[in-house]
Amino acid sequence: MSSSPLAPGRIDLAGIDFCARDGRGILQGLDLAIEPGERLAVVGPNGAGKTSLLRLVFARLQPTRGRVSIDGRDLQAIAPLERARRIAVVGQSDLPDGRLTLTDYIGLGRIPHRARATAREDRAAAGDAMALVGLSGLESRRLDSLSGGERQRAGIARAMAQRPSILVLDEPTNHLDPRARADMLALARGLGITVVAVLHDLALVSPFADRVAVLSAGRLVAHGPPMQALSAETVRAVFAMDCFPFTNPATGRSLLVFDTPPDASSR
Ligand SMILES: Nc1ncnc2c1ncn2[C@@H]1O[C@H](COP(=O)(O)OP(=O)(O)OP(=O)(O)O)[C@@H](O)[C@H]1O
Repeated sequence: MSSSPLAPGRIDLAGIDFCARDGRGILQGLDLAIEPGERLAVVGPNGAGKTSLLRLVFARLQPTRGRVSIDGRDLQAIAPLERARRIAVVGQSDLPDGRLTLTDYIGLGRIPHRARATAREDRAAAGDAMALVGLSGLESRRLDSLSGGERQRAGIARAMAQRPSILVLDEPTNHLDPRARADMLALARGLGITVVAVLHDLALVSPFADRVAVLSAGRLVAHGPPMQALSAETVRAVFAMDCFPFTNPATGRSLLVFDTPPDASSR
C-alpha cells in the first residue's frame, strides 16, 4: 500500500562541514550515525548549530563537505517527493492558517502521497494519526480554537499522516506545561520510527532519548546515551551548568538534575 509506513530509517552524516553563504563555518567535522528506530536528542547552547544540523537531515540545507544519507542512499540523490514521504518535519516556525480545520491541516501530510494513494488510504492515514495523538473527535475544530498542547499534537499528527520513516522535531515542547512536555515526548518516543529532536530543556533528554548529540560552536563534543554523554564535565564545559544524576525512588528511573553553579557570574 502506497501509504504504508516504511521501516524506521537510518541516517548517516559523514564528514560534514556546513558553511553559510558568507563562508562562515556553522558546522565542522560532524560524523553521526542515527540507527533505525533510535530517538536522538540534539542539544547545545543557542547558536551551536542544532537547527542547521536538523536542516541537513531533511535536505533543507546541503553540506558544504561530506554526505548525508538515508538508509545508505545519498539524500541529494533521492527525489524531493520521495524525501517528503520518508522524512516528516515539525518545525518551530510552522504557522498554519488558524482557519484550517484539523482534518484539513492533517490532510496536508498526505500531499507527498497524492499521486499514489487512494482517498480511502488518505482518510485512514489521517484518522490513524489523529487517534495516535489523542485528537479524535476534534476533526472539524479550527486550528485557532486549539490549545497550545493540542496544536503541538496536531503538528505531530500532520507529520505522522505522512507515514514517514524519520521524524524531525525542532523544539517540540515549546510553550507546553511540564506535564504536557513529558506527554509530548512520550508520544514521540512511542512512534516506532526514527526521531531526531532538538531539545532545549536538558532535563527532558534522558526520559526521551536513546542517545544525545551535544553540539558546541558547530562541533559534536559528546554523543552517546544521555547518562554518559551528559557528564558533569561536558555539561559544565558546554552549558556552564552543574549536572547531577538522580534516581527516582518510585520508578528506579535515572534522571539528570541541572543547577546553576555558584560561580555562574564568572561565565
Ligand atoms: N544562513 C545563514 N547565514 C549566516 N549565518 C547563519 C545562517 N544560518 C545559521 N547561521 C548562524 O549559524 C549559527 C548556528 O545557527 P543554528 O540556528 O543552527 O543554531 P541553534 O543551535 O539551532 O541555535 P538556537 O538554539 O538559538 O535556535 C548561528 O550563529 C546562526 O546565526
